[in-house]
Amino acid sequence: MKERSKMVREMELPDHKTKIIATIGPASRHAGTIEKMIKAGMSVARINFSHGTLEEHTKTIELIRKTAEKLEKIVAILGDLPGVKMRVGKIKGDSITLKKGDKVVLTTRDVEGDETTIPVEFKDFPKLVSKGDVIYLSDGYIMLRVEEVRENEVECVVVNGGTLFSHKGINIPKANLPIEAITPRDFEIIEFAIEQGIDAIGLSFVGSVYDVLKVKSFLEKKKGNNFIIAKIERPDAVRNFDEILNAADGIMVARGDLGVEMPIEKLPIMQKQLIKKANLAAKPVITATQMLVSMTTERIPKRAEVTDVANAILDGTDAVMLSEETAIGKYPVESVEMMAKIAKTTEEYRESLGHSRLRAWIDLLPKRSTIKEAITQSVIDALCAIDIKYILTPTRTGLTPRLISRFKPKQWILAFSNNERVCNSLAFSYGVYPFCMEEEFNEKDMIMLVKGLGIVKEDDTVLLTEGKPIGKTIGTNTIRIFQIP
Ligand SMILES: Nc1ncnc2c1ncn2[C@@H]1O[C@H](COP(=O)(O)OP(=O)(O)O)[C@@H](O)[C@H]1O
Ligand SMILES: C=C(OP(=O)(O)O)C(=O)O
Ligand SMILES: [K+]
Ligand SMILES: [Mg+2]
Repeated sequence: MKERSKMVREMELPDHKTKIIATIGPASRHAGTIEKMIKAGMSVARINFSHGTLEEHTKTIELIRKTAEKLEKIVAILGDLPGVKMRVGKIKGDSITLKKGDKVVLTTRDVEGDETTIPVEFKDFPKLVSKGDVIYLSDGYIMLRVEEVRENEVECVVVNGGTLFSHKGINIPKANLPIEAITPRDFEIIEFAIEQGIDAIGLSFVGSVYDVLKVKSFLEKKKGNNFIIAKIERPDAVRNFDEILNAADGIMVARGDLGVEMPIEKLPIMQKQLIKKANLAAKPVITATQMLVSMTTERIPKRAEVTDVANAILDGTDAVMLSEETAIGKYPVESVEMMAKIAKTTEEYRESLGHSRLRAWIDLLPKRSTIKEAITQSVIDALCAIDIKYILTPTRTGLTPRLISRFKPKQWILAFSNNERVCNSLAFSYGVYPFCMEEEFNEKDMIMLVKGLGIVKEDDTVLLTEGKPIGKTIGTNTIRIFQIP
């Protein structure tokens, strides 16, 4: 990835600025498929550590890295931790059908599940429920009511039936889980993630800022500098959102679990509120789960799904995410292509639909409270005043391009960093195209690189914003507009 500046081949920027995250699983962990997904616009590959083995994941990571290198593309890897999510165990034949009125026993014994007995992968499970409680299986699609709690099993009656697959999630919305959000197994996986050079870690079921801080201090101890994405998927996290946002590097609106843990009708509003706050804080936000879920089995998505992707983009999401669509679905490549098409088309209309942020959001910024906010305002003023082709942002931490990205300008933000982890973390930010540079680079090197790649042309008007002098922790403090020589 380094030494890009030596390349002479021309390249084109993607035709969509919303970042696409796709989960890699059995349906997609093949070199050919990953290559097609990257070409179709995937900029982050997600590995869900709730499924599969570390051995499988090691191979997948190697495959992603090799393919990205071959295509000379920056593709970040997001490792999503299992967290405290309780799951059912293995089911005989991998699926059973539960019918309304059936009695089922959830057991902590290690058995193969069938229509009468379902194993639960959590020893203390019976302690978390009592008679009359509601238990949801499989993202809320199946509903059970507790009839009797015994020492290592819970007898239930099926209220809403459905098909249950092996290892699906269990939610007990009322349970204030007396267990740590980040489990010992999570910490083992974080160590694995550091060893494997995974760029970002998704923290599942964080409840408070302390969960994020615990991981941060663990990373510090283990000399890991991974980007931390806090997944908002339980009511506590919504309540403590401001603090969590402040401590994390990015946020995921994890609608799968959030839609079971909270009244589902609140999801759309919650999504808008969380996205707006993350945008204002200049931290990338991901909208996740069921975006094109019908594409798991069908080539054409539902109209409502296409509209959901478009609306998340208009809400200001930085990234949209695919889960089973690409992990176990029949059309992993087509799902990415579909998202890219929706993104391209929707982004073109942002301004005419009145969703442009340029003027509207200036008033939301803290009033010239810091140099970086004042510079951001000047950048926006310039973008409104004259025809600027590209925004150039040399960056050490990734903050400068993220400050501009939150306004979702129509120009690409070309970011240059000599830190590979910073480059990869920018794969999460809307409209930012990162370039990994050699150790030392100056303005001439950046311009030569993007000119050589055929991106900028002589006489193009560009805006450059950065923190100067380079190498000092000074923050974004300069803006310059000039024509490419
Ligand atoms: N690495 C994998 N191996 C097997 N199945 C996977 C893998 N990743 C995802 N899946 C499947 O895709 C489904 C949806 O993905 P995701 O939303 O990431 O998982 P979940 O909701 O179970 O945490 C999962 O329930 C699982 O059946
Ligand atoms: C993304 C989510 O988490 P996971 O798929 O790991 O359950 C979610 O709940 O929406
Ligand atoms: K997970
Ligand atoms: Mg979840």
